[in-house]
Amino acid sequence: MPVLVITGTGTEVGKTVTTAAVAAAALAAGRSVAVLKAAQTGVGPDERGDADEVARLAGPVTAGEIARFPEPLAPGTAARRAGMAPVHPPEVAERAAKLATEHDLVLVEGAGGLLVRFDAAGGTLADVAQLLGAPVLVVAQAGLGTLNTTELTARELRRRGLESAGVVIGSWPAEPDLPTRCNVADLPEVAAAPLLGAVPAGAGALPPAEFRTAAAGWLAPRLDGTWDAEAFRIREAP
Ligand SMILES: Nc1ncnc2c1ncn2[C@@H]1O[C@H](COP(=O)(O)OP(=O)(O)OP(=O)(O)O)[C@@H](O)[C@H]1O
Ligand SMILES: C[C@H](N)[C@H](N)CCCCCC(=O)O
Ligand SMILES: [Mg+2]
Repeated sequence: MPVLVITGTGTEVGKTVTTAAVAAAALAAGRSVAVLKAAQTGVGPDERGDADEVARLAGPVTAGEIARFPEPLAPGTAARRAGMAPVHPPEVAERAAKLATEHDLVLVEGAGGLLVRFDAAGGTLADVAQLLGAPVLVVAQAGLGTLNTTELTARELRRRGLESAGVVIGSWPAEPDLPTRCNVADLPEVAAAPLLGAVPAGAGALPPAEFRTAAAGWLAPRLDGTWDAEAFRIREAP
């Protein structure tokens, strides 16, 4: 099933911008793409959510979200406080599986990190990935502190028997400091998964046409500079 679940080492790490980069690279490679934000918090009914932001940056994708809650909190907390029905992992998985019958690639973005709760029962994005049997891409921060959160995330994926697709640095600074430079070697070690790319800081503010042209180059470039689509599992499962 061509579903890639996109999580992060936390919130505000660049998951949405990375999702947009993967979507843009897939579109440029001629694939049809759907983007599903499992639960959107912190935006009002008329505001742009993460899936809309991906469409703005990447181009013509099918953009959807299961539910949105006004307060900028974990989805389970935001749903409870709003008196609204929470999102449960099976409905995210069902929606993603349906989109997968109609698209070459489905990108499912969580909210915050892997274990952020969607509902009172403690359902998370990890449960969604398990229900789908889908690989999980981890978006990591660039600098000091990322080794711990990346390893914790990778260990939890392994503990659950989930496949890690790899790690992408969500916001690579123009002038990387010493820990940031060292992390390029250390992140794949602690994640026990490949480093698949780094999205430059400020990429989300690029004009969309520039973003789309550059995106593939930020992700798992091959030696010839083309995008390594295989690394992102842009293919049918056997
Ligand atoms: N590479 C980047 N270029 C430009 N802006 C970025 C980049 N990475 C992150 N940002 C900015 O940092 C903020 C958080 O990024 P983003 O929305 O991608 O976080 P997230 O990990 O998707 O968080 P959430 O848990 O809310 O979904 C946004 O305001 C975004 O514009
Ligand atoms: C509002 C924010 N931007 C995200 N959508 C939700 C992040 C929840 C993080 C919860 C936590 O890990 O403490
Ligand atoms: Mg996001």
